[in-house]
Amino acid sequence: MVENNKEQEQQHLDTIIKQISQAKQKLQRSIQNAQADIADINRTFGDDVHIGVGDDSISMAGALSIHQQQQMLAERNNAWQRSRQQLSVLQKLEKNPYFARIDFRELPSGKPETIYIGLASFTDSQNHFLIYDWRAPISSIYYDGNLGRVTYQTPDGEQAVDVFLKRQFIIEAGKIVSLFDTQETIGDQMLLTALQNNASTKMKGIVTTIQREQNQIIRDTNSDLLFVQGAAGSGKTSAIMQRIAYLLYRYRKKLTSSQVLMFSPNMLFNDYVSQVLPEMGEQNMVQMTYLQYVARRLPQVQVQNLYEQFTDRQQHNFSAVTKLVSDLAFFQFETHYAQRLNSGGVHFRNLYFRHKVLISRDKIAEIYYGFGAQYTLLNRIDGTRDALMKIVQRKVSTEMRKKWVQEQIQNLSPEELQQLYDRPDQEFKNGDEETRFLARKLVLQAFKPVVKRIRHNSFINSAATYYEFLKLVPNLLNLADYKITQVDWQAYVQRFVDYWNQKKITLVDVSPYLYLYDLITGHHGDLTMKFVFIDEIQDYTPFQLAYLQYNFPRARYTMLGDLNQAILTHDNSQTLLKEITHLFAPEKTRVVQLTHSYRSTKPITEFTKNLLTVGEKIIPFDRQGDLPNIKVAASATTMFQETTAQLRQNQKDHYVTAIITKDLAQAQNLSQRLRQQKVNLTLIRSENQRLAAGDLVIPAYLAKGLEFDAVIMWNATAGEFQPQDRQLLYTITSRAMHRLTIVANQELDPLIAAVPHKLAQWDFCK
Ligand SMILES: Nc1ncnc2c1ncn2[C@@H]1O[C@H](COP(=O)(O)OP(=O)(O)OP(=O)(O)O)[C@@H](O)[C@H]1O
Repeated sequence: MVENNKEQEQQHLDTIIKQISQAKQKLQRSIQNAQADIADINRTFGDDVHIGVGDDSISMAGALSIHQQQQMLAERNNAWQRSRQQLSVLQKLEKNPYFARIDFRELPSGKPETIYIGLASFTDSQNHFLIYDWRAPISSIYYDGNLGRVTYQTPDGEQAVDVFLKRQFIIEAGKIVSLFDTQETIGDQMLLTALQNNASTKMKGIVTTIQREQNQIIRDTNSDLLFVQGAAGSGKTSAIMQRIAYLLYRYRKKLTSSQVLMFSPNMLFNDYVSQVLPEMGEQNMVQMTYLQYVARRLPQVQVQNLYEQFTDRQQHNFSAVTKLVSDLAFFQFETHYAQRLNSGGVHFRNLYFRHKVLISRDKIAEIYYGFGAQYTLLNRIDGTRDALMKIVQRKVSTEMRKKWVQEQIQNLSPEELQQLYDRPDQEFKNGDEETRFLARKLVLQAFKPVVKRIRHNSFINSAATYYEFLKLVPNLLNLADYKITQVDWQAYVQRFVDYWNQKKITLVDVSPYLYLYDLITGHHGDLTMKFVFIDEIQDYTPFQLAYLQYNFPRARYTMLGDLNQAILTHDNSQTLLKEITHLFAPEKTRVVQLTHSYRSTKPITEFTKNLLTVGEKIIPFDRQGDLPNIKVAASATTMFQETTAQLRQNQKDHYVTAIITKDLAQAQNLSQRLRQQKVNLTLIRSENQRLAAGDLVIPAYLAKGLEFDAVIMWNATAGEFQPQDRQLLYTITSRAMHRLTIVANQELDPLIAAVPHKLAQWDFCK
């Protein structure tokens, strides 16, 4: 029966591939034609286009033909681009046209229909759909329902259908390798096949096996905040990548990839996910890290990077203060504080011209605070800018009479003179008029940097303003409520000053610092951004999230995270969700919990979830594999030898290994030792690197969001990790897909030792 089906399906597949191939050839011809057209236009107009050399102007006929040519070229170019995109889609479809078939009948009285679902739509010459895009409304019945009555959303509302066949295909190079008829949403067999694959340096798409709970996330179009909490490996990142592809399809005339922004945990991760959208025929969204986002606004100052942030947290100096400054309450407090700035507290800088004070900071303060009490901060800054511009304008005529101007005029070369004139043949009544003209030009030119500083609000001394704010905090807030002493607070403020003097700022300070500046200047952020995605949300503070929302006020947010993996902000991770939901209307907020974990084999997931105490519910996917192996070595040398032996074993089994260390220092140290032993591994020491293929040594904070065939957790020795590092241990171990090894020297870390013994294979190595 199955064989029979397979034969019939192969015949159907062959006819579809034939049609795709014909469409491809047609498209190739039209691309060639478009190319020829473009060359033609260039040739035809080439001679006509005449740019006058003598008088430096463009002849009318020339201007017209340039315009015509540009227009025609743009049209042809667009057509050419579109065709090229279509061609790349067809090339993909030709190899693998679809992955599912659904037979159904529209209720109440439709006729039976059969549809095929693939990576993109494909129609015949009469516009009949031979393949439906996986994102088309009808395709959702493949992901959402079982057999029988299923509903799906159409542009005109809900439609019910009766589904009587769901068939899945694995097709390779135009041949059906296997097919399954399934009762459930997506048959486990297909998912198992997908999950057994080896890890790669680039994340793969999951359209053929999207799970029902993931589909809810992908197709959500109602929420302003979609908050997804999911265990390690539950497909959060996969789901957002598919969601972006879905949104680009669903809003295809209204949404471009430049209006979708993704904040990712580090740049290594950007590289990791960079292929998912292009493989689905879409362009990548804008991607950056929070650090990049804030650092861009402070080019003169060095914002603490991921590594410094991680080691800073480990030192734990200011945990109570950090908690306060990172809190949503502090964001609101700062918003409130800004009102006070209407009557004092903003500091200014002198405006200099030719190394002398042109407008003093006192004068600027006098202007700024000279406006009436009814002025808002925004009116105040606008008014101050106008007033400063007027002062500069008034200074032009006095400046024109200064000696330096006269000297410059006398020293002007003929070329420089030409550049100052409005026209080459400019005439003047007399020498005086010419001198006045030139003097004005020179002074205006010299004032340009001052004007720029005024326009950019550089006359505000934001560091001093922020410093005063910090100093006032103890008078306005009861620090004892936050378990902070005066001494702690002062030390914190002093650190800000010390850092600032070295042109540095911590990641904790940078958001409140920028926010205060934005409140003063009325900086509104980006109104065009429509969707903002934040991955690994647990590493953000509520303050940062509120600040992002302030910066992208019109966007809808998808936030994804695993509160069990908060390696940078674990103090407040559990309250994070509660705090974030305050930022959005409850009826526009949706919280989705992903409970199934797909990345790792069942034994690995069972083990890692036992590292957590208050873990969210985690259900392992039933994929078999070895128990995690814990090797407690008798000495540091043995630990190293066991590591290299395991590495070789993994290589033999065709598993790519990542050795994950607690921090960068250990990673560097280990990789050096390995190199001495001629073991070939890439050390990932910075997020600016690319993820190389092959075995790696990588510190934990850079392994976020990534996955590897095999993981060796290096040096899980008692005393290396702190009790608060539980989540870090979970992040490290949950990176493993197929094999997990943990090595320790003499005594194992107590958090790992507390996992039930039967969940691992224990070796004590001499
Ligand atoms: N529906 C699915 N079909 C096939 N593979 C899936 C599916 N969902 C998840 N996976 C696979 O599971 C692995 C983990 O997915 P992903 O990295 O998206 O999870 P995550 O929740 O972001 O994990 P973490 O929080 O640990 O970084 C990936 O290899 C992904 O391809």
